[in-house]
Amino acid sequence: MPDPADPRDRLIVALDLGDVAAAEALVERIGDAATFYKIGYRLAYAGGLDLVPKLAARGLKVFLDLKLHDIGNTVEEGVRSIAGLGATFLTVHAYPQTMRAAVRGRGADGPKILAVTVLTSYDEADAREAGYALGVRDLVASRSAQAREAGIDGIVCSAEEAEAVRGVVGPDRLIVTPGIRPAGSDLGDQKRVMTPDQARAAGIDHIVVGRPITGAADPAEMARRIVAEMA
Ligand SMILES: O=C(O)c1cc(=O)[nH]c(=O)n1[C@@H]1O[C@H](COP(=O)(O)O)[C@@H](O)[C@H]1O
Repeated sequence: MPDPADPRDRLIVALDLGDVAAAEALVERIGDAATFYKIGYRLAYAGGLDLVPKLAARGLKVFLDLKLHDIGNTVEEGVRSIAGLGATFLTVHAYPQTMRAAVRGRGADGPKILAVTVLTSYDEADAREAGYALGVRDLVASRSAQAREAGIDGIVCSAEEAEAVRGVVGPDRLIVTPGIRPAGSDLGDQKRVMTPDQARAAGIDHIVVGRPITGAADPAEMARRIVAEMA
């Protein structure tokens, strides 16, 4: 479980790399500068699921970002299959059926389930293009309320919405925010973005940072800088 007393646990480093050996090498390089890693599509589909118990056995925390979304039975059984891997967090998309199924599949010892509300690469035009009648902020708020009703453990949103989401989900659910860029970093495809200190001030529990760390000349130094910025 994350340790609220360890400021490093606020940073989740996204291991968005194409092979397990490269990911393991990056974890070594980062050393004690980070304690929490995310394994998403790119690494998971390249054999990275095996890395979950390996990192967990070393006392590192793992966010397994599979963003599940399917019929309820498939989600529930899928979460049950994942539950024994030792991940701390697992993502699903914030659709009511999906969230209720994930909570059923999680059981007592499974990972905390995080619901991805509106991807941080979406702005208003992207949400309209995808067919949503609500604007991004309203959609995030409505999905956060549905997540609370479904018994979800935490919300993934942009730090721009963190304060509003806190008002909806209360103090006990987690708020985890990707779309984080230290000042001066390239935005890439992220559109709803904040700096680490802005996110912290907005009341987030954890930030997710990928390319600014994985692409840094010194990833450990960048991770330390980001953690210090949130102190
Ligand atoms: O669920 C996520 O982690 C996620 C949700 C979201 O809305 N936006 C988002 O960027 N992410 C993930 O967070 C990471 C962000 O990576 P960078 O943009 O490289 O910092 C990627 O692994 C994304 O898959």
